[in-house]
Amino acid sequence: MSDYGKFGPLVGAIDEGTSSARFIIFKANSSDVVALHQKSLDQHFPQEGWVEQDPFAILEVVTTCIQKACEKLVALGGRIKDILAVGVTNQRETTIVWDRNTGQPLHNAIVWLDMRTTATIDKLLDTVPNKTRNQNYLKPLCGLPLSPYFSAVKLRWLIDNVDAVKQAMKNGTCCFGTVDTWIIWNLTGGPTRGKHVTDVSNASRTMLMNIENLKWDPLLLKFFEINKSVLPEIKSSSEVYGCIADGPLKDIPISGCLGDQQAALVGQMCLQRGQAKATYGTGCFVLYNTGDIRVSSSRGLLTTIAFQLGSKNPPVYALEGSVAIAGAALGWLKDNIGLLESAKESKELAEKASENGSVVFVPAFSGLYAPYWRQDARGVICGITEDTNSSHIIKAALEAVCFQVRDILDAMNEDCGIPLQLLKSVLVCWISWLQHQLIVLRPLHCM
Ligand SMILES: Nc1ncnc2c1ncn2[C@@H]1O[C@H](COP(=O)(O)OP(=O)(O)O)[C@@H](O)[C@H]1O
Ligand SMILES: O=P(O)(O)OC[C@H](O)CO
Repeated sequence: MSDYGKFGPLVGAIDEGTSSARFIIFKANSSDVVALHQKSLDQHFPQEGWVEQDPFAILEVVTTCIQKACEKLVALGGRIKDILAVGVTNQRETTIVWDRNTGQPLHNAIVWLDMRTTATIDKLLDTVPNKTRNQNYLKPLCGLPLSPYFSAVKLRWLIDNVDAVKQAMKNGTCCFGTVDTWIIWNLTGGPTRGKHVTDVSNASRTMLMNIENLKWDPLLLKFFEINKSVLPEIKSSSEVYGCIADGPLKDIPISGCLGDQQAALVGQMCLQRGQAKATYGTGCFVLYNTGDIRVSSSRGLLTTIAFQLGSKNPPVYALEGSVAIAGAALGWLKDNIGLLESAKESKELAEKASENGSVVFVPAFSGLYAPYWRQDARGVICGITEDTNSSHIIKAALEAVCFQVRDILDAMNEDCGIPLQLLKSVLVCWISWLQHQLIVLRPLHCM
């Protein structure tokens, strides 16, 4: 007789993204979803170019999703005790600082899209040896260019500008974490016994981890003047970090942690060198599994850790093309301009656009990421004539996502020397027809 209830053994996945969080309960060893709950998460824009989230609101959406998905599981006749383990995946780079004694955040989370550190980057570029102001100076160590995107620059800004952070640094009570770290620390007990950890994939987005030895790097810490004592312990992506301290999942181990884009690579089974995926959410991210090779891009792509499945296994690397604004362009047309009532209706409305429109939309709200890395770029809509209507603008927003992905695929093909053979996409329905037009024209197998 099986020891399990009607669904057999189960696993839970916390997915905390920029726009929403989900908790999904899967049948173990399969992609069958038994129960799921999703809740949206607000962003705040206190000044032009600033993007913040409330760390407690991040926790609240996660715990609500856990609670509701567990209720759905029970309503279906399933048993919470059959959930054997929980994994965490998260929006990357978003930076949170808190007091380890009280658990109180010392500032709102600075979201990956935030551009407030443009001046910090400028100052840091002045410190690059030989006055070269080379944006790629640290790339051999961490795989990343100097950009407001990454956590170290956001942490530097917090230390320089927020009194509570300065004080906690002095008192030795300041904790830094990306969203995975904040969630795991809180779920495993917070101030009393929370585990202050991150995984290699998230750590590889801070600009503080050496991507060869997977340790916090003294030269990087010195460059950003960051004290190692505030940083979490770096773990592999698959091991038990601790057990959940409270709530419906009490005592269940957290045994997996991956940045959301790396998790999508694993979820799409791109486990072999040469396989790639594109995932569309707030942004869009193409990751290409390069196996044990750290490909150094000359075309603006990032070298990043894809995953490390257990502390005894070597890491797998990826080349990444990051697009900051994908679904967020539709969100902007809905919330700021009022052209859409929901992002969902964009496909139908875009299909109404007559062929003779030539509107171009560059949604560079947070500068342009790969392959350009222009923090000074800003959004533009052009090609408007008296025939232009809302459908043309919506269509141009969808096309903008595809053109950005196309730029990245071209850069990847040039960097890798061989055309990409397999690209798996997590497609929201809206993008598939455009992706077909713009990408399938090339020798790519899109799934
Ligand atoms: N059907 C759709 N068509 C177009 N855009 C969509 C659709 N559904 C969601 N979006 C956009 O995708 C983003 C949300 O996707 P989600 O997977 O929740 O993102 P994240 O993982 O970044 O939290 C929002 O920016 C929203 O505007
Ligand atoms: O919120 P998403 O799904 O667009 O992902 C955000 C990325 O992890 C940022 O690097």
